[in-house]
Amino acid sequence: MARTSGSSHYDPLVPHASPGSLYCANVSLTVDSPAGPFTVLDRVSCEFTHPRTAVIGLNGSGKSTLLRLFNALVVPQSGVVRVNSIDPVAFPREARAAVGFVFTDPASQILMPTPIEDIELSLRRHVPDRHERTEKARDWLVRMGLEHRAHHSVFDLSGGERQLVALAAVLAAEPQVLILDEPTTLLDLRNQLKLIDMLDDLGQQQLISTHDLDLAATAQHVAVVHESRIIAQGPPAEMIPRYKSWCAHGFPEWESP
Ligand SMILES: Nc1ncnc2c1ncn2[C@@H]1O[C@H](COP(=O)(O)OP(=O)(O)OP(=O)(O)O)[C@@H](O)[C@H]1O
Repeated sequence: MARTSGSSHYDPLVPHASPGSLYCANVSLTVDSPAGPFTVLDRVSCEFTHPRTAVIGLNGSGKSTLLRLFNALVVPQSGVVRVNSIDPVAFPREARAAVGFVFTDPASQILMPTPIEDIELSLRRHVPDRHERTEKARDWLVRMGLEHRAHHSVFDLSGGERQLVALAAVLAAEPQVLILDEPTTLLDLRNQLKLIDMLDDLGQQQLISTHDLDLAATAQHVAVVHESRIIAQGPPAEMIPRYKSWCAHGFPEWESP
């Protein structure tokens, strides 16, 4: 597993934020809502170091918000966050360069009119030569099985095709860490299996929020989020049956420390 640890933002005051991990300590976030203040993250601590970690939990439990901490899309009111030793609050640009973030809704991240142009845009930082960029973008579309869509309007693509284009554009930028928010939502079974094969071939550490327990089972580590907290984490063989049982029979009561 290739992980970059050469960040200049290593913080000796956070001794547990080991290089090459997604770390947070005592992170809380409360937002205003029409019903009054709502706590989205409540004293969350984690250190994800496995090649692939899956985050599972009910709708609205706080999974996406947890993922968004790591590329500075969400700034907590308290606590410490580190991604490969980078502090995303102090260094959001560096964090975003290190983290490839794939959103649930591909429309949020496809910026160009056609798939090939969108992937070329992602390649700009690494591949200065224009022709080489086009060739590499085409290679990504071939990997995704979308070469026949290269020059179509992204608006003519299906939801699943757009999701694959968004994923290709993120991977083309060669991020150190890959974070995917419900990446299989729009995909048919064949593309779900292809996505897992593709993720298996990547060198980056991966953090994936999902309701797809088959995808979660492919992770080495699973964290269960419930009512704004991580309530359990461990190997999928333990966490997934426990989560299914909680869904069927009720979640444990939280005891406030
Ligand atoms: N900025 C915000 N303002 C108001 N409410 C918010 C904000 N951010 C998140 N929330 C609320 O916090 C809760 C957790 O949201 P989040 O998107 O993290 O959940 P999730 O576990 O990813 O849900 P799902 O599985 O449905 O995608 C939701 O009830 C959401 O409406």
